[in-house]
Amino acid sequence: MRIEDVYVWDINARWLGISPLQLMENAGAGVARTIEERFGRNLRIAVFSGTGNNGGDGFVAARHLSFDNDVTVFLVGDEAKIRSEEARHNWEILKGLDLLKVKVLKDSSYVKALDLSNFDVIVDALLGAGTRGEPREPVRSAIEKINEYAGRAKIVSVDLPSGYPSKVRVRADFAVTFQWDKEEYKDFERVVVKIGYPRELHHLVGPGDAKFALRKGGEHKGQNGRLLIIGGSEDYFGAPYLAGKAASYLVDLVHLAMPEYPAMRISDPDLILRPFEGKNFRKEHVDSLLKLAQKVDAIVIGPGIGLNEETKEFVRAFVSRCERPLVIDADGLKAIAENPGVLEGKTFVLTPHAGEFKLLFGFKPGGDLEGKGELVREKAEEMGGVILLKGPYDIVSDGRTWKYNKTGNRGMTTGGTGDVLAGIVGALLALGNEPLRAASVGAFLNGLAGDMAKEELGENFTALEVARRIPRAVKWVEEF
Ligand SMILES: NC(=O)C1=CN([C@@H]2O[C@H](COP(=O)(O)OP(=O)(O)OC[C@H]3O[C@@H](n4cnc5c(N)ncnc54)[C@H](O)[C@@H]3O)[C@@H](O)[C@H]2O)[C@H](O)CC1
Ligand SMILES: [K+]
Repeated sequence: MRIEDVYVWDINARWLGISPLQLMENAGAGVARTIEERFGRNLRIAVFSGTGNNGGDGFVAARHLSFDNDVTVFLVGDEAKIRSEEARHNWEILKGLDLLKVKVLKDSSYVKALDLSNFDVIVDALLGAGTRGEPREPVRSAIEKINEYAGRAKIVSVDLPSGYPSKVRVRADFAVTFQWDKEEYKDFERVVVKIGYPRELHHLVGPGDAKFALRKGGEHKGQNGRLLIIGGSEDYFGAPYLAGKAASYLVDLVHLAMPEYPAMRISDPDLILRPFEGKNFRKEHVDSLLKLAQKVDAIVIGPGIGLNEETKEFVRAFVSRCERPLVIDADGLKAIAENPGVLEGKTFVLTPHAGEFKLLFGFKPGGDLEGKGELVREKAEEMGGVILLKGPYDIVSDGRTWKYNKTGNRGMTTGGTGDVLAGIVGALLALGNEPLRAASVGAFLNGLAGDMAKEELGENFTALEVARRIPRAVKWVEEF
């Protein structure tokens, strides 16, 4: 578990209705419980809190501990700087209690004057996961003050020793950290307490994942993505168009490569049309498409591409030589099912519905949610890529873990929503997301846009109306 994942989980928990106040209560209660389990009761306890949520956990722990112990809380810093609603709420509770002592240490001179020799236990809730850089005053002096008593009093840190990873840090006997043992936290003893996340959070895709996937810059490539969509045939032009339209809301450039016969039917200034001679894709087109592929960050292949023998050969030849991350959808999947070996060593997302899954693997996926999740995981591991199984709950796996998405509604059984999904997943890949995140967040956004369509229009909407609501779905995620 990484700190980044904690951020995602907290947002997804909030989406499930688990408030930050509940998490803080459980965190603080867990600290208090651990202390009493180790050291007993009737203790003299000093709690040092900072102005962030780590300090808020300290306020809660102080209240729980006060029932059977003599507790003094030292707020280190300016009361007005207690930032979050939850920390402030718990601070106000403490201020209203008469049998618990509260002292505000506004600057380092107050801290330096402290005598802590009467305390059996010191709780360090100065700085937690929100620490930026070396500890600054007055927190720094408080860390040094606490360390003067190392060996004399028991020192228990909330989440991590304040100051960590800097050298100026609390010399704690141990830290009580929350829900998971974080990989980043090294060289101090940790006791993990659970704070109330349900099992779902291991697997559920939510706005936390989506916020990460839509972040501009940072870990991403910097540019806002270029995508190539390869699809269309004498029979279909709408499918690749829908994929392209959907993607055009998310990335800077969408190249739409189609045989010229269906391409004639499309005019849309949001897309760069790349017509190829004839009615269907054939092997002769592979070289020029591979050249085009070099100009983009990701590729979607398959929507409306048809099932001509020569087209299926084209799909396999292109995929086997393509070096960009790929989304393979619809008829593209059928071509691949005949020779999955072409995926060897590729980075890809397959987006089958139950029927296409059967074509690929010989059986229809069944069982309960966990059973299906495990099944998709096994198949993804065998294939060496990501599988997104579409259904009332979409299931996504990269062969290691599996995720599920529950946005979306019955109205989305209308033709073309799968093409919209393929376009969104391709766009998220082009933005630099790893395939598991691109696929799972793609399913989430597609379903969310569909839910927005349903809210406005009822259940009789079309795929284009889902695509048109992608900007609103993105805005909702950003504002959540
Ligand atoms: N899901 C969870 O794991 C939960 C964790 N909780 C606790 O929340 C903290 C993280 O809280 P946050 O408010 O983000 O940050 P901090 O309290 O660590 O610090 C922010 C605070 O400190 C100031 N600050 C930052 N760096 C420095 C510095 N170098 N020197 C001095 N001051 C600094 C900053 O200005 C802020 O005011 C996590 O550790 C858990 O303890 C939740 O309670 C439950 C959910
Ligand atoms: K701490």
